[in-house]
Amino acid sequence: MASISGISSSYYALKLRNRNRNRNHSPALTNPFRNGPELAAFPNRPKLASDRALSLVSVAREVSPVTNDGAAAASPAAKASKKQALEKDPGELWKRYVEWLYQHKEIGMYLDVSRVGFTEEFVAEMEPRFQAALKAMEELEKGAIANPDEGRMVGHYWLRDSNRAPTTFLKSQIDNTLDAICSFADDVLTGKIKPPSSPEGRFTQILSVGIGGSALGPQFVAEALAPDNPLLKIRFVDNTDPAGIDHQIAQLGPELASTLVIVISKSGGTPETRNGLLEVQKAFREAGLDFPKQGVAITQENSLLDNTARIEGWLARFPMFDWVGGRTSEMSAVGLLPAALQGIDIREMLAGAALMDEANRTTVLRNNPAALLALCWYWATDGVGSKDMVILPYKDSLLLFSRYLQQLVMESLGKEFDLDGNRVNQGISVYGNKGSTDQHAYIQQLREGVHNFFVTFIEVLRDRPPGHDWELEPGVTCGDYLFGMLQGTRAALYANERESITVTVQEVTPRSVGALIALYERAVGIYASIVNINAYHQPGVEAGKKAAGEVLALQKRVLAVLNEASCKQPVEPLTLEEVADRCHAPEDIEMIYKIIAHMAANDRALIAEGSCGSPRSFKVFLGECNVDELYA
Ligand SMILES: O=P(O)(O)OC[C@H]1O[C@H](O)[C@H](O)[C@@H](O)[C@@H]1O
Repeated sequence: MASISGISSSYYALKLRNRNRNRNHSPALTNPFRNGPELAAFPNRPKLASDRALSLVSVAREVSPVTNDGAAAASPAAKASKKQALEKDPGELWKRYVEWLYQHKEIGMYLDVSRVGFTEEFVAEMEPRFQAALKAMEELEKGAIANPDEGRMVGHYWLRDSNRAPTTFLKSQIDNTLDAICSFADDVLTGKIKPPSSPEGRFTQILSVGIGGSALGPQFVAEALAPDNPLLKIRFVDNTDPAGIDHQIAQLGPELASTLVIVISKSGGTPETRNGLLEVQKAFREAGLDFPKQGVAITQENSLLDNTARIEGWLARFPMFDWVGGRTSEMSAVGLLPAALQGIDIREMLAGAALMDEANRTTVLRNNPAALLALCWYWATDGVGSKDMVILPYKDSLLLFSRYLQQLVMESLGKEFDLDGNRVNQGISVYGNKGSTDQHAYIQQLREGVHNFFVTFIEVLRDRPPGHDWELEPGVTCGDYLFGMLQGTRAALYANERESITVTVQEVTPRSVGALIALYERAVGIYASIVNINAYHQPGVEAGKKAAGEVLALQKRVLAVLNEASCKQPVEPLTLEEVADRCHAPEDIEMIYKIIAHMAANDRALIAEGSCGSPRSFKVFLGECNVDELYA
């Protein structure tokens, strides 16, 4: 049973005080910003929710019949079910808060689901499905083929507790990789491994090349946990945008000579990552640097990237395992190596994740934080993604959490078919940046506009390291404002029947960040099980990749046609229709137009007549005739 024992008494004392003040409508609390400049500037601003504390409303829904078909349980019949408004007085709300509050003492984390309006009846009806999902999770952890389409095990939970790996071979792979990461990072940090031609005599920068799951975790963790002035500062190339890559390389400047380049790709064949690597290698060549002496690969054994790194003799290679998905790879070499190189305590990250995993193994729903999250998601979105998940960490260092969760949640849950082949078009959209910044951007719509979301506040109790705090006005610190903004927004949203979850951590530490990641990984797995979908594949991603390949193939044909016409004497500029006909692709004329417009914008095609703005009239040719290509 969730309890509040052990929670800092001052934290609760403060909350109680606030509640009582709200009850009395004390001006001191009906607007905590009364001394701030903003109130003076905007005397007519809407009152905070605390003004309405006596009439907080929660909407209770009738639960739809439980079926074996996950998505069917949230069918239109369920959505159309009668909604009943329950008046709640602050006392009742407090009771609900205390009754449902989850606490993990060792991690220093609390989960408050009291502002999500699920009823006891709903919980009781969902119970069998949760039990089935938790059982499925148990099987998954034992090594079941939990990703049936790809015939794969799903083993990211073993990464933080290798004793749970289903074979001793897998256990030793995990342990050996972790040891190798720690010792490599130590050697780099102590200068034992150094770049061949840097004046500093040690690595000073990391350039991480990777995309999707091979970038988002490392980016989130770097932003959350890297020290202010790490020995090695990390940058990312996470796209095939040439200007973006140039920008990173330009910022490195002469420090390219002391840059450790980590190329991360599970498959080892992702085009954007390959392009990033080729661009970085070109920069190394131009600077007269020996890339392999500064290159590290993290990829599956025998992938294209692995073979390239092996043949070229790169500085190091670390394995990615078949049974770890990209979006759940933060605790593999993908996340751990960059983190360790920045001086982040990766064993603490793993410990936090392991503690959270352990907590999530209980079959008592209200004591299982991941199940509680999944329950709230199901309630808030009717089990069909009818509402978006807005993630609002009130802490700058957690800015990238929503971006990280966007992939974890949307790539896992956004599926066309369920496990029985029914078309379900599942998913939950995720967005958010940070509070209170977002309060000055889109919270207006959340409070008053279209009601298509639920919020998750991420609260961090420790404002800044001890010894640095000061009162910027009597009795009030900068962090008190951040706290007030969070609490005010939570209350204001609830007063307008907008549901919210609050995840509270004591501090942003490797342990709490590891636990946060583990919490959401498990919640996604449980939720997927409940709505009967495969969380561990991503068939939809292939369509876009295939279409991109077709565009590039068409571009090659366009180039060949233009080249042939440009090699004629005199040069024969072609209309769009002529190019399309000669490519034998008249149906692709729009795409051919776009290809030519893109080439023209990059000086790779010349417009002889007209302009790209009037596609029907322009004529195009290539600036140069490539005879070799013509006769190739
Ligand atoms: O790590 P990689 O194999 O390069 O894959 C990078 C990304 O590629 C695809 O877009 C997948 O949908 C992602 O899940 C993956 O994280």
